[in-house]
Amino acid sequence: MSIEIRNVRKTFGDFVALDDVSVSVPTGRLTALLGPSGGGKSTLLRVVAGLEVPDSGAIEIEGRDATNLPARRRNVGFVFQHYAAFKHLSVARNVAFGLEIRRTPKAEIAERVDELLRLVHLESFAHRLPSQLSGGQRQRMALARALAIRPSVLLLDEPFGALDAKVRKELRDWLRRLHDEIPVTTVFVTHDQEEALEVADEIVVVNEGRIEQVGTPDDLYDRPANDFVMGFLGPVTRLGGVLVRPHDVHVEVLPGVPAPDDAPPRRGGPVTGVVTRTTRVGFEVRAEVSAGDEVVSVVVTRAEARTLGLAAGVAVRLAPAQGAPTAPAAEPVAAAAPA
Ligand SMILES: Nc1ncnc2c1ncn2[C@@H]1O[C@H](COP(=O)(O)OP(=O)(O)OP(=O)(O)O)[C@@H](O)[C@H]1O
Repeated sequence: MSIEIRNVRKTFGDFVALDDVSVSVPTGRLTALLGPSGGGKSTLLRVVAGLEVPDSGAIEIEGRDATNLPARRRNVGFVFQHYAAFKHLSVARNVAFGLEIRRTPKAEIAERVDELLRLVHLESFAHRLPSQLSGGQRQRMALARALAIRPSVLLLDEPFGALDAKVRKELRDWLRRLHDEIPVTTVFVTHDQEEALEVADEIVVVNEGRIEQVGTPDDLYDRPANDFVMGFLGPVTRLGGVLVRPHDVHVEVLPGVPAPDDAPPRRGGPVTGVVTRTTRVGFEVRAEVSAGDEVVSVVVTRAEARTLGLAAGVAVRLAPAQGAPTAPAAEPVAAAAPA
């Protein structure tokens, strides 16, 4: 393992930002720290970088205890959301900076800077000033600068957070390809589940100062550890007291409106109800179904909706599709609660 975080606790006054956090980051992989704002992702990254001192616990980088090492001796590259470039230095000099202060020979610096600028596709921008770059180009320069010192780990704190959606998406694809080319152990912070699912080899879900789950994107999506992880990775709906994804609901159309059922619904369904509304969004049809005291959201394809004859007023029986992930909903269905 490249980074071992052991029992790290970090408080700011009375506030517990990290509560006994332990996690291992594998070598050569792209790991995402994913979670809601304020959950502790940046604090965890800063503790690894040595920019924040934990109250207790230990950090090991590449088998070496780094807990008491200053940031500059940890051999980490760091990129922030708002990258602070040296405004009066050219792009090439910004990239060279870390090597210059390490007194690397001039010829070696020139060669390395050329190589890095090629890697981040900025070779024709070497002599510009940072202010003459777009936001996306500036973040690529920041990455080149962080990589210049050949760090053993690269730490990225919402590196594309300040960019518009289109550039963000381009840079995310680019980061994935860059990492395939030079597989430096990389940890990046994001609150965007799509970004994490798309880019990361491994995802660490951080919430309220604790780790909720660690796994591959498939692990998290197919086997969420709890309702928080399930809900954070995409839309969920309640069905018979459990959470299920709206597109994982199996819909059966009933011939008539069923008589009200006095028996408590079985946990996890099936439930019967009536479609109250359908909305077409692109190739999907979303339906709302009123089923007892639950309103269940269902998503089907247009073709399925047509075949089923799904429309307002139609009676349906709903259940989670076979094998679909579910998680217990926060509070039990009133009717199914134990007496
Ligand atoms: N220097 C500090 N002093 C006091 N509180 C802090 C400090 N740094 C962080 N915090 C608090 O610690 C909590 C975790 O912050 P952190 O930045 O790690 O969260 P995050 O998950 O990265 O969220 P975001 O995506 O919004 O940056 C927040 O409630 C924040 O206000």
